[in-house]
This record gives sequence, structure tokens and C-alpha cells, in this order.
Amino acid sequence: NMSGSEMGFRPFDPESSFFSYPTSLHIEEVSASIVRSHRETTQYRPEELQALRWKVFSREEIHTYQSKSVDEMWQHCAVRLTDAVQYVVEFAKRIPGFRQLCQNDQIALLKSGSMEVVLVRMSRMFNTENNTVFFDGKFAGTELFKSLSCGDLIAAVFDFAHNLCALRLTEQQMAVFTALVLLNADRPCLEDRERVQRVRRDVELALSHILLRDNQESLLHKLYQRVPVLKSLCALHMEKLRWFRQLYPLTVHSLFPPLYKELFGSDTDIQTLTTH
Ligand SMILES: CCS(=O)(=O)c1ccc(CNC(=O)N2CC3(CCCC3)c3nc(-c4c(OC)ncnc4C4CC4)ccc32)cc1
Repeated sequence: NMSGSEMGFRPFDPESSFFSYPTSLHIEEVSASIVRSHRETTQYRPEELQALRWKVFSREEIHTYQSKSVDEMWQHCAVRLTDAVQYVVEFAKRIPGFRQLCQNDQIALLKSGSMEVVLVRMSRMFNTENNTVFFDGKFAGTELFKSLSCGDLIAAVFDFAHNLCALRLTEQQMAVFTALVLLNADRPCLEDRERVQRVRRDVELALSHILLRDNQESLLHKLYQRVPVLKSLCALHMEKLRWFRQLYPLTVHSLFPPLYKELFGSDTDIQTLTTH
């Protein structure tokens, strides 16, 4: 039988960056570490969401949300979104290799990728039977968000969540896919693209490895097809955010969570995102 090196599995030597194939053991370690980080940084476990499945908002509760003013509802949503983004930041920091990227690249990846990961994670909190998403402790339909006056955005978000939820990703598949969404070497203003690409490659191998093991290789294509939709959702969201900021500059400036400036402002304050 052939020896290890003849079989093409050179020992993974982190120094030699030229021909270093990660061994399948290394890829297993990368997957396991990402899945563990995912489990530690998702606010609700699948079984908890399953138990809450039929906890939907009453007509009165929906009415209360719908009677909020535009800026009240945006503020309310902003708090929920910031909470979700904070968990994504924690997840990113635990992806093998992410912390080794320079701080500016970590921030650039989070600035452009954290909302996309929030949207992907929303699909695990979606109930395709009654088209509701888990929000504020119960499952809500699109009508609950009426006072945001962003019907097209909310409809598109629900549509995306529904389609992704229908793929029935396992937690492991979801974990590695969200790590891939973050480790995008094409993001704007990256200082060391090759470095991001190298970290990404191990995660790409991890996803293919997991899908192969689950006998679901066809999912890879379907997942990659969803990435441009994610991008367009975030672009639509940024459009709405600009519109909202024009109407309610004070709200955005004073009441939106501090994370706002880092993720959407120009001056990137490194503190909140990368400390604690
Ligand atoms: C990132 C921190 S920040 O820079 O300070 C910041 C930046 C932007 C905003 C304003 N956008 C906003 O609040 N949005 C947008 C969207 C709907 C379109 C895309 C995601 C969304 N979604 C939710 C949300 C959910 O948030 C966790 N969870 C379940 N469902 C939903 C709603 C059905 C969409 C809750 C708020 C929310 C607020 C704060």
C-alpha cells in the first residue's frame, strides 16, 4: 500500500504556505470547532425553538406592535437586531483563523457579513407551516412589522428565510455555512485578501466534507445560489436604513445601539466589536 506522502496527504505544516494540504484530521478539527462555536453563540437551541413553535402573538399583541410609530418600531427592532449581531460577532471570533486576521480585516468582514449571518440564522427560527419567524419571544407573521413601513423588505426577508428553512440544514451544515458567509475574501476594504482566502479554504473543505458525509452534496450548489440573494437583501436593508435615517436622524443618532456606528458608520470604533 502507498505511504502517506505518495497518497497526497502531506503532513499539514502551517509554515509551508505553498503546498500545504490540510489533512482530513485538520478539516475535522475545523468543522468541530465551528460547530461548537455556533452552538455556543446561537441564542436558542433547535429543540427550544421547536418547543416554542406554536407560541404565536395574539391579535392584541400584534395590534400593539402595529400601533407603534415608525421610529418606535425601528428602535424596537434595532435592539433585537443588535442583540443578534452581537452573537454573530462572538461566533466570528471563535472561527479557527479569524482572530489571526488583522483587526481591520476582522472588522471589515463583520461590517459586511454580520447582517447576512443574522439573516441565515433567521431561517432556523422560521416556521414554514404558518410563515412566522421567532421575534421577541414568540413567532410573528409579516403583519406584525407593518409599522416599519418596509413591507417589501420584510416580505423579501421572510421569503429568504422560508426558502432556506425548506432546505432543512442540520446545525452542523448551518454552522459551517455561516462561517463561509463571513469568510468572504471579496469583501470591500480588506488589507490581506490572500490570508482571508486561506482561512476560508479550510472552511470550504469542511462544508464539502460535511455534505459528503451527510450524502447531501446537492446542497452545496443550492447554498451557493442563496449567497447573491443575501447580498441583495442587505442592499435593500441599507436603502431602507438611509431612508429611515433621513426621516428620523435623531433616533438613529441617539437611540440606535452603539454597534450602529461601527457596522454602518464611517468611523470604525474597534472597541465594542473586538474586545470582551
Ligand atoms: C446591526 C446593529 S445596528 O447597526 O445598530 C442596526 C442597523 C440597522 C437597524 C435597522 N434594521 C433592523 O432593525 N432590522 C433589519 C432587519 C429586517 C431586514 C433585515 C434585518 C431586521 N430583522 C429583525 C428580525 C430579527 O432580529 C433578530 N429576528 C426575527 N425577525 C426579524 C424581522 C423579521 C425581520 C429585527 C431588526 C431588523 C438597526 C440596528
